Amino acid sequence: MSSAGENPLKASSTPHVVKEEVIAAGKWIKLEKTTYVDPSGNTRFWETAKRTTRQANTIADGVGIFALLKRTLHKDCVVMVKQFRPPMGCFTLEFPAGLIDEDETAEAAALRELKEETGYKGEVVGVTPVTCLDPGLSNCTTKIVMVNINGDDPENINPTQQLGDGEFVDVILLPLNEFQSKIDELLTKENIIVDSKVYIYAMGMTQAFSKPNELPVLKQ
Ligand SMILES: Nc1nc(=O)[nH]c2c1ncn2[C@H]1C[C@H](O)[C@@H](COP(=O)(O)OP(=O)(O)O)O1
Repeated sequence: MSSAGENPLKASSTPHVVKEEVIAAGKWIKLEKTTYVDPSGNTRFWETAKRTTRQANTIADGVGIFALLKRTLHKDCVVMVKQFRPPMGCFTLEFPAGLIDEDETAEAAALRELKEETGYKGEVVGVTPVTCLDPGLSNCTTKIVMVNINGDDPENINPTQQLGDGEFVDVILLPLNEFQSKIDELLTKENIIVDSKVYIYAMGMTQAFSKPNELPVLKQ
């Protein structure tokens, strides 16, 4: 971040973007120089990454899918995907995810991506508001769609992925009630990076499962 025309006497103002100039563009990503006014009224610049795929009336760039596989006589499992991510240079552990197609709802995109990446047919049970992914870097947004999978449905007994050219996705099922410890086990065994959304969810589940009735104690 750099400042242009800093003036300590300026009155505070509503921060806003003034100008966006493309510095470099590829097929999928572009880099922009964003000129904006900060809360002190000073004009500043920011380097911003954007997806080129965003549609004019888009809801969000993509969806992440929290998919819970429910089967008789089995623990409920979270459906996870492991794949080599070129920007990271390593494998990652993520919720299934993908970009929303033109004129597609987040819910429809979630069910389509879940089927493609994992082979499972799901049912939407909830959806988050639009959420940002890395706002210091990019304007990228996602909606997380909660999906239940009936694992007893014959369609879900032997799920078959529908992967496109260049897509290589391993499906990993992790029991919900041991979500964090199973992730930790995977991380110690393999050179793999976990998505922050996944890990914070896992920490939340640990709290919910292990300390539901703990009373808050005032620290001395
Ligand atoms: N930043 C990207 N660079 C690429 O070279 N290709 C990219 C980028 N982002 C998406 N894609 C390609 C890869 C797939 O062919 C399509 C669709 O990806 P999708 O499955 O919707 O999303 P991810 O799961 O996040 O890859 O776009």
